[in-house]
Amino acid sequence: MNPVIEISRVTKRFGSHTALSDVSLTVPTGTVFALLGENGAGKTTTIKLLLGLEEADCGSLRVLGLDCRREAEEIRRRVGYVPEQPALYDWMTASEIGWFTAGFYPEPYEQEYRKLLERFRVPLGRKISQMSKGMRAKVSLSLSLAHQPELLILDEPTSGLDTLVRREFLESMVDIAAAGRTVLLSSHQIGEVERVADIVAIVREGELLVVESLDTLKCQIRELTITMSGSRPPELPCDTLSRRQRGRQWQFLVRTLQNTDFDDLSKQPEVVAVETRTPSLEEIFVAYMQSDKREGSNVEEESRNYDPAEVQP
Ligand SMILES: Nc1ncnc2c1ncn2[C@@H]1O[C@H](COP(=O)(O)OP(=O)(O)OP(=O)(O)O)[C@@H](O)[C@H]1O
Repeated sequence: MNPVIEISRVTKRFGSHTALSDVSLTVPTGTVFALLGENGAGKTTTIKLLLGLEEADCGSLRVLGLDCRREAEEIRRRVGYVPEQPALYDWMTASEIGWFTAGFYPEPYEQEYRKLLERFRVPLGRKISQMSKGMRAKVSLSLSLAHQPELLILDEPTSGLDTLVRREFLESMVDIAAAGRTVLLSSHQIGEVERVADIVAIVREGELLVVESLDTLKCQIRELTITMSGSRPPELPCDTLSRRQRGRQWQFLVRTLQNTDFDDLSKQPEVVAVETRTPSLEEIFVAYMQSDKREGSNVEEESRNYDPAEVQP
């Protein structure tokens, strides 16, 4: 099956600032794909390029097989999009805004929209101006889902929402993917993403550092805590993402640790104990954010401040 999104070698500059640099990725059908990055990483720019709201300086982007530059209108018709700050007509009621938007889509848009509002328990007669932030977000999600898009794009969908609304949002994303549709989600709420994402891409300052299925990422990357008898650091037989020292104890995030590596490590003369565990996505994210180079690099200098205790959910 063709990927829903194909981004190939895309660079986007705003004046002298490079917002995206040589980014390539594909999003398979039926997945929840999370784009993770800190403020200004290039997440919204990626989304705008996909929707044809901005143009890339070089490279190509395709959504549902359509070219994002030449066929943007068709893309916007077929995709559901919830922007970071949804613009809704404040003076309309939930019902009126559905009726108005239904004019742009084939039937049964309005019927589907009302079903979604009912599911999210949004009163049809309530004016947008009189709604809470969470209720507005639910209206916005319902508006973008009512034409049953093959792809739903959400830019920071849960920022500013309370826990229960966030949970409801995330659950609906999982439902969408389970129904064979695709969700692209931009976020810096890493803990939430971990609960729903199938694939994660980590972007830093316009560069794609890693794109991997969450399961693979969590299988490949391990946290090692090594206690030494002396002051020398242990010799690691695998790629190091980050390292940190507390007295004679060393903590590493490592990639591709084999059982034999683990045994070899335990046999090193000054190694007293080796413990291993699966890090959280947040810990992996922090390690990548503090890393110096691209995927697989050994980044000892940059990652000294990394403290897993600080990022435990
Ligand atoms: N229209 C624009 N003109 C100039 N610079 C821009 C423009 N849009 C984005 N940028 C810059 O490009 C970079 C990427 O911005 P972008 O909005 O894509 O980041 P983001 O990852 O979505 O951040 P956030 O999480 O804060 O929304 C930032 O440095 C931003 O200032």
